[in-house]
Amino acid sequence: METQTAKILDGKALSAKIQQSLSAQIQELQPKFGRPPGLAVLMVGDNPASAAYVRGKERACEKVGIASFGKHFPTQTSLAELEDTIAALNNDPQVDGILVQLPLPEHLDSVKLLNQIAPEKDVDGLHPVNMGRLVRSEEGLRSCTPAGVMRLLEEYQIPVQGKQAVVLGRSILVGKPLALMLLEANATVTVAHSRSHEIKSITQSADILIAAVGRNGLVTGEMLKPGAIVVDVGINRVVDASGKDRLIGDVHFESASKVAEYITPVPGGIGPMTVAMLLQNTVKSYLTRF
Ligand SMILES: Nc1nc(=O)c2c([nH]1)NC[C@@H]1CN(c3ccc(C(=O)N[C@@H](CCC(=O)O)C(=O)O)cc3)C=[N+]21
Repeated sequence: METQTAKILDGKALSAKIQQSLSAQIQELQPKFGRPPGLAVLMVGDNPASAAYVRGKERACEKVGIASFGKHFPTQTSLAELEDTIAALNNDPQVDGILVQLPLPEHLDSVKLLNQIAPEKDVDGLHPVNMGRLVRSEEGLRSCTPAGVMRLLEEYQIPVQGKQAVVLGRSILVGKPLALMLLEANATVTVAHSRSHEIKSITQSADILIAAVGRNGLVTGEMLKPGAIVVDVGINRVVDASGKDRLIGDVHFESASKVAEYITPVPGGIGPMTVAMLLQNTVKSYLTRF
């Protein structure tokens, strides 16, 4: 039997292209504005995965000419101290974006902390004001991972209007905002999750399937409609047979790529798009300040 292979939605390449264009824009604006865009990244504790993401974000900032103000706090830091830090950053004229790396240590209430960020500096788009703007289709800062998914679909001119889009997962960070963005783009949206019945019949109805549950290899080829567009948001760290750390998505790539028309790889898919959207949000916020 002939086996088809899906085309790749190359998030890494698109992220590089977006970063290049941001870099050019910053070079042009910085002399006029008298300072570069600034991003503050707050990290609490020493989760190695978080530390790696934060380093990635800081490297990307440096590459495009965004000043990054990394603040690293010990695990035991109090909510009050972090609130004071955020208040100072809210008032700091050098800072256009503030990001609190998640997850936080258990004793800290992430909702309370995220609510302290000034909505116009909330480059993660997680503040209730920005979430509310998304619900109302108003202009605002959009959360980075779902925005990255939409931008990648756009780049490859994947039609969304009128299509059946299925989002697996309902997190605040990805599933919920992504469902709203797809709705805004006129898709017919279904959100399925851990309590959903008949998941397979739901996924088989999807013209566009987005997996954002955090379970490696959950979505296999037999769960897909032939010719589907498959977007894998999962980032699951596993240790392979040789003891090496590896990233695996929520989609079983090998079987899925025999059925799908387009598929995102992990790594090299939505991860780099998330970083690109973070930088883009920071520049967007910078532009509104002058
Ligand atoms: N407030 C907050 N905002 C976030 O946006 C946020 C967060 N907290 N906590 C954790 C998750 C995870 N996340 C990723 C970003 C980039 C890659 C990325 O660039 N991944 C590369 C590979 C990187 C590697 O090899 O480790 C790729 O998929 O190709 C992955 C994951 C942002 N998150």
